[in-house]
Amino acid sequence: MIFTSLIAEHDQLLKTRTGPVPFRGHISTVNMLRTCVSNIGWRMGRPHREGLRRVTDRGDDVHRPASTSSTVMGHGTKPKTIDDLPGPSFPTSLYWLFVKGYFQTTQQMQIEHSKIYGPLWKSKYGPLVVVNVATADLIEQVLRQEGRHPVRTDMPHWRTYRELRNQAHGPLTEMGAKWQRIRSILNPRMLKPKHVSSYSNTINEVVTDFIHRVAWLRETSGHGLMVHDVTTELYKFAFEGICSVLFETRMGCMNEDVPEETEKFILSVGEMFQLSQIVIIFPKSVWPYLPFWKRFVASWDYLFKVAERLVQKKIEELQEKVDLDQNVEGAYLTHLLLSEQMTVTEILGSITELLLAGVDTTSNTISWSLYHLAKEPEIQEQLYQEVIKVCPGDKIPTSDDTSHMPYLKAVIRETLRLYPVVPGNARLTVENEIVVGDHLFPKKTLFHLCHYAVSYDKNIFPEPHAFLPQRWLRGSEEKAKQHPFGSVPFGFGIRACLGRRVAELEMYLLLSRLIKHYEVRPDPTGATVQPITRTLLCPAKPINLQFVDRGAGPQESRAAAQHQQ
Ligand code: HEM
Repeated sequence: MIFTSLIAEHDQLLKTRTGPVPFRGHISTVNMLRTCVSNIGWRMGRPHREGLRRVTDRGDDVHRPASTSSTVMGHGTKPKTIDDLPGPSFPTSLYWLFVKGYFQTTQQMQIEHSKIYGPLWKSKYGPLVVVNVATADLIEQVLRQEGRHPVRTDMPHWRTYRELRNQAHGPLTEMGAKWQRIRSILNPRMLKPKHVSSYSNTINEVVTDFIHRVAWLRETSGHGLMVHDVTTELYKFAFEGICSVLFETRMGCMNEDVPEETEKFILSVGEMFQLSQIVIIFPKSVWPYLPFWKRFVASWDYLFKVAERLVQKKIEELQEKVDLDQNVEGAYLTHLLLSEQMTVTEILGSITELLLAGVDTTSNTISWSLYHLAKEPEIQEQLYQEVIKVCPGDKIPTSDDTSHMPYLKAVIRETLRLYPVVPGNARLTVENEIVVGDHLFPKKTLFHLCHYAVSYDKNIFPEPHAFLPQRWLRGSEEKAKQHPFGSVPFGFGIRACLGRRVAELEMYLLLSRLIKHYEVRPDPTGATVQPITRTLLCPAKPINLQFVDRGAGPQESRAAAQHQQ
């Protein structure tokens, strides 16, 4: 019986993980300061061979982009190499990070450095050399040459944790053919439109509860109007949302008293991301002696512990149904368990990574959307008009409805341009030497793709600092001229975001209903909030907003309540 063997495997797993945890660190030459690289925790790309011509004059495979404008190498021209690139030395990098204070605003450092060094430069972090790429053309060239198994950095701190605890890698941390196998199993029910739209009702239930929570927060602690620190509230929404999709389980995050486990899970995600960019500064050999290494490990422990409890619960539920001869159907995790393509350990590795990827990403994005909509009432009104036109009266938007809301999508698109959750992505060339611009780079070159800098390139996005959703509308003059690699917030190709479709569905349903229900107004103190980078881009301080009921509110509340029953 499948579940009996799964439970046996799970028990065995628990046994192997008890007792003292050995540290198997060893001195690594490349674990010096990698602060910029810590922003590269998330990578993108796809193997794309069109437009590339293969040359074998050096005996190796070399991919040369054939038609992009930045490529100036002609026949017989000796390519420049990494040695010819300008860029800050190791001490200069340290100076920028810790004296000039860019450690938490590395996204802004991309812009400053590209002004000084041009679109392609190298940064040194001890023995590690990173090639920074800061135009849409050059980013396209890197991504189109990434090979069959695109690789991010080796992420030694995340991988070391898994070795320590004997845990499996998930899609975020796995590499090579093993990564490809995991993605082929996880992809269909995360990315295929028919599966994703089937999560619509479940997510809408969470949205309904969030709308009620906003009302409750306003009444209890906001003098009837204000919700303080909207982002923290949205973390709860996002955790509840992803849990409902993966486990078909409600976690109680929208209750007046949020369960301790949920609060702790969300804090652990934040702490893990924050400590990631500190741990990576130090050589691996000293990690066990760092006070925050213990906290880093403890954060991961907690993430895995919660995921394990939820997986275990689902296994028991399914076993019970099988014992009672009942039909065992269900959504994401049920499908993974039933399909028997992965072991429980592998499922746990993937589920933990999906959970952690699902919390800070959508929530930060919605926070910034609301922040701008509050500041720009005309844009908010245009969105409101679109939502009530597609869903008049009590009608609750569904996945199908959002496909008739281009302005809603443009608002999210523009938010992700101004605040890309992953401000700097990366690629490590593993399969071939590649040509980028007029430079030839050897295998194992680490490219840092400066998406944040490119998102603010005024040649691609006129008035780059303005929040202008209309630039994303089909038919607009600007849209027609946009570079396809100007803003790629979910990445590109086979290593692109696994949760993209679910994230978009969550954001569309939540934002459309919040705006239908409430008029959002800014913090009357006039506070402005800037982004910082803690591996992911997030607000530097709490975003406080006022939520004013619109006329249609009570009906929608009733419809929402009925919908929930
Ligand atoms: C606004 C929301 C989100 C944004 C902007 C975003 C962005 C990204 C980006 C840029 C990457 C890197 C892609 C690459 O390396 O090529 C990524 C990877 C990933 N994302 Fe998301 N993400 C979001 C939400 C989510 C959600 C909700 C989930 C989980 C359901 C998720 C799961 C993942 C996973 C598992 C990966 C690793 C994929 C791989 O390496 O194969 N993401 N995301």
